Amino acid sequence: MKLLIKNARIIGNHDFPTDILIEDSTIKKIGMDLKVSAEKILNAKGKLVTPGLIDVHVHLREPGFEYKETIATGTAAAARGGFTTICAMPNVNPAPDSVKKMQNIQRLISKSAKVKVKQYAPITEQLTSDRLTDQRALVNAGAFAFTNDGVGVQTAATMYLAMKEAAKNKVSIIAHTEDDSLLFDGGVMHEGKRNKELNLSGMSQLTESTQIARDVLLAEATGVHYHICHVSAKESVRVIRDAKKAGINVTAEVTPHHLLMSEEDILSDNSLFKMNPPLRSKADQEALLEGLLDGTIDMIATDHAPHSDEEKQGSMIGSPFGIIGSETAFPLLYTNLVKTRRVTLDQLVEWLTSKPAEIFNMDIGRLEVGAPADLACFDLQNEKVISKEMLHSKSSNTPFIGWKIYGDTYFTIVDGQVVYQEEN
Ligand SMILES: NC(=O)N[C@@H](CC(=O)O)C(=O)O
Ligand SMILES: [Zn+2]
Repeated sequence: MKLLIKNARIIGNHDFPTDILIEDSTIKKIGMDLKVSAEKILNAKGKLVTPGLIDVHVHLREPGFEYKETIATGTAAAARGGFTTICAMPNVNPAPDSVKKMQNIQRLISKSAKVKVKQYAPITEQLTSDRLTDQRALVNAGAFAFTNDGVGVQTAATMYLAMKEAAKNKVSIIAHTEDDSLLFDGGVMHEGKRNKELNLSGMSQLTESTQIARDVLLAEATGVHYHICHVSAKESVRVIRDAKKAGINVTAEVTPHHLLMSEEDILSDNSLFKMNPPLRSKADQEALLEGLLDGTIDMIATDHAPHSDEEKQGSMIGSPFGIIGSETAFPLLYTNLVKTRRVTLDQLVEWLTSKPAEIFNMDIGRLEVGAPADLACFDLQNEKVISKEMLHSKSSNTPFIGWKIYGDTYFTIVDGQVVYQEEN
């Protein structure tokens, strides 16, 4: 099966329309005006074609919470957003903390995933205990890396022993950093200016930054690759910057919402603005972009966290943390960071493709002859407005509804197969 993409704009060659020939699941030729026949032709005139996007932080909710999202709907949302490889968090029910449970998830993925899915396993049994999972056995059963995302590892000794074991097994530890002992009164949003005005309980940045400080020292002592989820505070950025300077093997991600919003965007007590970590101050928001630009933060990940309408209506009090992000990440970032000239298009694409691929040793994320035919195509010219109706996720919990965007997805290809195409 041959598929030919005509007249695309590609990174590194913005000015000359480029053709891409895909044969079976591989990129076979890249060049101007390729004279080849193909069973299927996609016209990408005036549109940007990139390597398929990679998202190392997604919640698919299956098994256990299928009313929020399933592997089928979550991967359809990923495809809708131009993502061809996503890494699924283990905070499902049951969490894949044994070989049997991991094999079950792998079976569900191979049955219904529309894009490539890598599955994380928990660091500790049930995500909250201090009993380490059997890393070697879980890796053999398909675990991609280890994380308790959703909760922080509270005990230093537990994290230390998990890192030591991970270093031995040559796998990464991915951390949601949050020290619960510093959450004095629960907390539904950033402890700063806005939570006081809205009379809502705050979550101090210390919960995140102090645990990062602990963990980078543990990472140094064990030599593990330690990756930090959804960095949100300027103090965290500083600690990571210093750790990198000291030669520690630490990497970090930031979400689109932490890059594009701050507590000042929260005008009322609205659960669509409730996520963990919370939107912090304007100064934090600026520090995150600075961190990305100077290489302290390595990549962008969405933290796609679907919850039902019933759960996410009304007040932040009592509603779950999290917002969806797969389908809006690229256009929001393109519109608000690239079009405003704060970052270049090449940088944005790197943070969503080659950077995560390189850091997690995935042989994807490049548009080259011989590479897997995982591609995304974006329409940078036409404006749209984000609406509930355009989303393929089962949930629609996002505070970005109503935002104007450029750069919506035109098509997405995984292993040479079209998995999403905009309807005309
Ligand atoms: N980010 C969130 O606010 N929620 C995530 C958990 C997580 O990523 O920490 C979820 O699972 O809903
Ligand atoms: Zn998290």
